[in-house]
Amino acid sequence: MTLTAGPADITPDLDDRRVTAVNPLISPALLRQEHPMPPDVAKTVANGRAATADVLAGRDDRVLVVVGPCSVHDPEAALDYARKLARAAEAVRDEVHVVMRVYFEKPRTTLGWKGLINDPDLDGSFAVNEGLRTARKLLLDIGALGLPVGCEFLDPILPQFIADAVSWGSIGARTAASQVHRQLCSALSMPVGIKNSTDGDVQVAVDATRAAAASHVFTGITPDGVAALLTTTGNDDGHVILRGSTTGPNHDPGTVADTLARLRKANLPERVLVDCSHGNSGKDHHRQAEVAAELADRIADGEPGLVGLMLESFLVEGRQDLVLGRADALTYGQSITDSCLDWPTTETLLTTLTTAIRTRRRESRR
Ligand SMILES: O=C[C@H](O)[C@H](O)COP(=O)(O)O
Ligand SMILES: C=C(OP(=O)(O)O)C(=O)O
Repeated sequence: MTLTAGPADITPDLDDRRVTAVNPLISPALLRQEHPMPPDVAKTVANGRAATADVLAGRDDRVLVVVGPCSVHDPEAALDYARKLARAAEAVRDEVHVVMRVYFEKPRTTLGWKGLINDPDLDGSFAVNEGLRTARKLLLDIGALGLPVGCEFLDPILPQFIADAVSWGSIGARTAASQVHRQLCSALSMPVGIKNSTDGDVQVAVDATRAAAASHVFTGITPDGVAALLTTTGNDDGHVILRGSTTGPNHDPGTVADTLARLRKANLPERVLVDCSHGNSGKDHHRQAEVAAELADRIADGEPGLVGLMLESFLVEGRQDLVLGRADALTYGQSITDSCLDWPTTETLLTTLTTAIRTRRRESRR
């Protein structure tokens, strides 16, 4: 496509010079009509949000664990995983508040598959309306198991389609500095964790948490999909997630203490979640388990402000490469983005965390 203006006597065509197709998007209201929120799932979502906020605020002395696949590419495998996790969550419920990581949007460093909503058929056909339907149905199916879910919010239009089914949200390392995402956070109905940047800047997450706690006026969409001006209250359940960086981990006690000091200075609640994956594991799932075990020890010792952790886990350990259009060649239950812990290791880590909380309770009574 040429971008030159053309001959001087012809009025240049200025609009949409780089847009090659415009297709209809279903509205959030239509999707919610097709997949309405059942009352029992609404209770799971609301209880999940309240329990998450309570753990973050220290009103509930359990540990928050956000655990699940790096990304959902196969709803059947995700539901299979959810059934196992729901049983495990019930078994550890007195010590661990489990939220299933159900990530549909993947922020890429450069290029790559952008998640189930963007390309549900894993073939570059970008059937977004189908992706939204599949995503919402899966969230409701998981909610029906009594399991609260967590999602990363990347596209600022998409929360209207699914956010009512979500108990915990995240803003990723690549968007923590974005005003658009901070404003979005200020509107979200659930607690939201915000990550340090990929180069390790923690202050950006502290600044984002502060910005998200404030009221904003910004553009969004209504349930009918019409552009609107939204006025928000601000999200006071925001928190920082330490995820390590391209140069190494940042889950050490020194960085946690430094982050708490930054939060104190910003007049924000002193609490952090640690992501055991990404820069904290060097994307090695074996290392993830080591980080989680180390954190369990520190939680047992009563380290202040350490309210929870994130794990990337699926049915089968590791990861595999997706060849677009060859979803049939994929191993069932294995990640196509970052490498994940397998289910048995995940279950063991949840048990380790129950022991940590029991120890902390015992020690605090002495
Ligand atoms: O969590 C997933 C990835 O770390 C994130 O989406 C970036 O992935 P990429 O660097 O492979 O693009
Ligand atoms: C993209 C993710 O993490 P981060 O933003 O920390 O890279 C993720 O958790 O899927």
